[in-house]
Amino acid sequence: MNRIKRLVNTDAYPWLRDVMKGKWGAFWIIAILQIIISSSGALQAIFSKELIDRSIHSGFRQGLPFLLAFAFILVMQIVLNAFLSLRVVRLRESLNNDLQHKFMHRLYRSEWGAANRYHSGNLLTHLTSDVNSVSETITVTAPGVLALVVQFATAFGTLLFYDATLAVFAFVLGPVSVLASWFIGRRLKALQHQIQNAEGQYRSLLHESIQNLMIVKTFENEEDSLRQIRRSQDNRLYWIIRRNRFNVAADVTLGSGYRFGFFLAFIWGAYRVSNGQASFGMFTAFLQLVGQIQGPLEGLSRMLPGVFGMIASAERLVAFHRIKPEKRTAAAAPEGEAGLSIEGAAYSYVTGKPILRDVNVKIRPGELVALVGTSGEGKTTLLRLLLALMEPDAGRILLESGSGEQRTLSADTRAYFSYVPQGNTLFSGSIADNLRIGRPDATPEQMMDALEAACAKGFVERLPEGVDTRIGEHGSGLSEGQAQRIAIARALLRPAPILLLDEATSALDMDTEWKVLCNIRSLKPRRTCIAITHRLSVFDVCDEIYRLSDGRLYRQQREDALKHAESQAL
Ligand SMILES: Nc1ncnc2c1ncn2[C@@H]1O[C@H](COP(=O)(O)OP(=O)(O)OP(=O)(O)O)[C@@H](O)[C@H]1O
Repeated sequence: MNRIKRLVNTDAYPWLRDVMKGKWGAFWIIAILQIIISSSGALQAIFSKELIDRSIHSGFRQGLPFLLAFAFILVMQIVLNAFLSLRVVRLRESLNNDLQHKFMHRLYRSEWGAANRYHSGNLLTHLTSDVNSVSETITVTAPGVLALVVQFATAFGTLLFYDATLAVFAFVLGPVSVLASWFIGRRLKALQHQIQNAEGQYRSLLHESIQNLMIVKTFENEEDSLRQIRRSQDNRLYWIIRRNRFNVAADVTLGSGYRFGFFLAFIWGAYRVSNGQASFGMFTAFLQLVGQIQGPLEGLSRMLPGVFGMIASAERLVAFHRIKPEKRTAAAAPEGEAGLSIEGAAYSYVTGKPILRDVNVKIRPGELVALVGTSGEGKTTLLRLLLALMEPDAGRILLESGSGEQRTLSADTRAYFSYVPQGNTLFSGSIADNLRIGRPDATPEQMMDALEAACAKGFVERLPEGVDTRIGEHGSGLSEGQAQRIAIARALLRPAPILLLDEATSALDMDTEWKVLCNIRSLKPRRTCIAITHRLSVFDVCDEIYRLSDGRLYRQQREDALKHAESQAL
């Protein structure tokens, strides 16, 4: 009983109702078309009976109207089926788009830390397999179930009218099989969860292997990687085969029941014809009607497992949609310069293992600050707090406008920041497309100014199509240093008063790095800039140097910072 309750009380239903908002009209058109098509079978049986019986007893002419009616139904079925498939594809694809859009919207609006825990392969499985399973079931299976119920009722009613014993014969196996398939479906739902998990792991592995193709090749890791892929495939195959075996066993059991029922009905009908209790027309109508009673029952018991598979997929999507959303209010467009005040900020990714313990600092508007520290001390973590990708566990971080007004950091204050992360973060597309991520309405002049400030104008102009030159995934087609300068130009284009650079000049030669930093210093209006760096050359340009050590920030004199950096280098 509890198990059935668990099946019925799933969170998937309210979520599905929400998904279907505004789509019920399209759903009911499909359901009504399906219902008309499938219940027209009972009329076909009646017309064929009349056609045969009247032709035998009174000549073919007498049966002609029924022949025409029979033909009309056939034509109607063809036309409605064509219309149905147009409607089904339209609703299914629009549901797919909506679900995927909703998913991406949630991904973008969720707390970064929580969403980041999902592997990209798993997210892709949610976006493809799970979404497809839900939209396919809603557009094909659910109206199909309704149509089968109506088909069953009309066929059963008609058969009851003609021959009550036969109707009971045809019906008797039905409820047993539907009940059996309910339990089969429950088991299938568990298997479906396993398959989707295995699918997620497999996609993650493929995704990562393709992303790191160069590493696999240069470390001659191909054989190992292929073995890993094979293991993951085997795991997926194992669950698919288990589900399939279960499906086949269920099909055989249920199918034999139906065929046996049909066989009994056939014998009964033949017996009635032989002793004159039924006409030939009646016999053909019997066989059609029995098929139309058992067909829906068989169809229902085959469809129910699919419905349970869909519920498993919907539950996975619901779980994703439960990720905590970011708090947002109306974002205010940044005006003028801005500084920062960090007061006792602490953060740990894992409880009890603090990365930042007690960070205190005041950064004045327009200051250029170097942030140094041993690798893994938490410098990037501090930038993530500034970008409100994560909230501090303790303390507070305030944004201070030039006029002294303070705002606590949140997703809304992200508008005040521009960021150049570590690594190559360019998108495939043209250089201009990448620059416009910083400012969608950027004019060609603004783009050129930003490229110039990032010391990228020269090489971009030498490219065959200038800013319209297309680059591949992760900036392929550009050198690391060139990609870094495009990423800096993208950040400079963004009209934000605070610039965060996370080792953004690490691939540049000293001269170019120096020029880029001087250009940033002389920007009008002034930008506040925090530059994480391991490079000594940055120290000469910046106003302050802070060292992050043991979860705390310490102000350093340039000489001490240089001495420290040199001793580390030795
Ligand atoms: N998403 C995460 N989940 C759990 N731990 C993390 C996560 N990101 C970083 N860490 C841990 O937090 C610590 C600080 O990482 P962070 O990237 O902030 O260091 P960093 O000072 O910027 O290092 P580097 O100079 O090497 O870039 C590291 O020990 C790292 O293992």
